[in-house]
Amino acid sequence: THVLFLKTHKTAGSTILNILYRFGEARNLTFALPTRYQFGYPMLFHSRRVKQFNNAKKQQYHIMCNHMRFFSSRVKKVMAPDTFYFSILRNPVTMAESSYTYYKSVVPAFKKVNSLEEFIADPQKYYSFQERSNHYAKNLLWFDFGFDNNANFSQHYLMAAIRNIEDNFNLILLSEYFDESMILLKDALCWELDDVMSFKLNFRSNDTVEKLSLQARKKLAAWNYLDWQLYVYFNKTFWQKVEQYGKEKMKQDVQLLQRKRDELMKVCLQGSRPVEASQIEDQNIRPFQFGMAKILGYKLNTDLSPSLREKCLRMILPELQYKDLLDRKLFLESKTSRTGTPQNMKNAGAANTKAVDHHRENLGPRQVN
Ligand SMILES: Nc1ncnc2c1ncn2[C@@H]1O[C@H](COP(=O)(O)OS(=O)(=O)O)[C@@H](OP(=O)(O)O)[C@H]1O
Repeated sequence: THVLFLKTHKTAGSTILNILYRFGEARNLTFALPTRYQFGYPMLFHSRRVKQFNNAKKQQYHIMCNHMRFFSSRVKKVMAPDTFYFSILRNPVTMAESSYTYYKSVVPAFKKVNSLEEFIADPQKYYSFQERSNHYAKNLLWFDFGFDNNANFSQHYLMAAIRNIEDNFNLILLSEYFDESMILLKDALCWELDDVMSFKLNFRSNDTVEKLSLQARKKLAAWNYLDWQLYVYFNKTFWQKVEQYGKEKMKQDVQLLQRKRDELMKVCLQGSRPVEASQIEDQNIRPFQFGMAKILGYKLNTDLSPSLREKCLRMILPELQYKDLLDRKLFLESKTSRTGTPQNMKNAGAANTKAVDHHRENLGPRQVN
């Protein structure tokens, strides 16, 4: 198993990350992890951002899956030639709304307005391509794949980018069809259904979702035109893959996945449903809160057997805390036993560190790759 997941932003990537973390951890696979929480994003990927990367370890990692701005030739230096590359796209309109809510306080273009409607009514008034972090406001998918998110559209340019993605990636999934995506992933990797089982992570309560007018939605699609074209293209290839898999088989597999998920939610979760972060006292499982988004989380049932508790805990462990756990397993095990630092003390720092990390990675001085 060699897997590279390009974790694009606001596309259900945290849920997929959790799947990959659990798969790798259960099998003692090796992860190429970032030194902090992202591979130097928004700068282009570089191997020096991989924690303790050295030539001896080169191309032996099983999984790389944290946020990065993709750079094919540099990623290939880290991952083996037989690596399976995949990523996920989302409708750029709903993605823009999610990005606005989440990144409003750190994106210059968003800071200048009171709502996404106001921004999209006259984006040129608020958007400058020269201001750092503005990529969250325009063609974010395009940016994450390593392309110029401010480029002018031409059919030739679009097709060149698509060809580049198809050359590098084995599979492109869609957030809107998450369960179908997981079946395609399982099939491509020859995994079991349980391997792609997940609970939805990093999602907002409805009251922080901005309802957009039809006109705003149309303008957002036009403003994010490069992303829109990408999404349209890979929507087609996605459904071709579903056809090849078999529509009826897909339907049955999705139903089975959903039934199994419902059952596991009943077993693992208090009330079998998500709760607001403020209700989660244990900061080891409280999701990181950022911007105006109210990110929901889960509380575990209290009467779980130790082994079931471990299993359920992994399913709901937010991105940052799980990264810290893997860090400890892969890098700090010997140090930890020497210093005897209590586990919860180290976990307690995770959310704060990410807040700083987020600001630093998004707002720090622009570096040249
Ligand atoms: N399983 C599943 N199916 C469909 N959609 C899902 C799923 N899991 C997460 N989500 C939605 O993905 C959004 C968060 O994406 P990310 O985790 O990639 O965000 S981040 O960039 O890592 O912050 C976030 O979107 P918004 O709620 O619109 O903000 C989640 O609701």
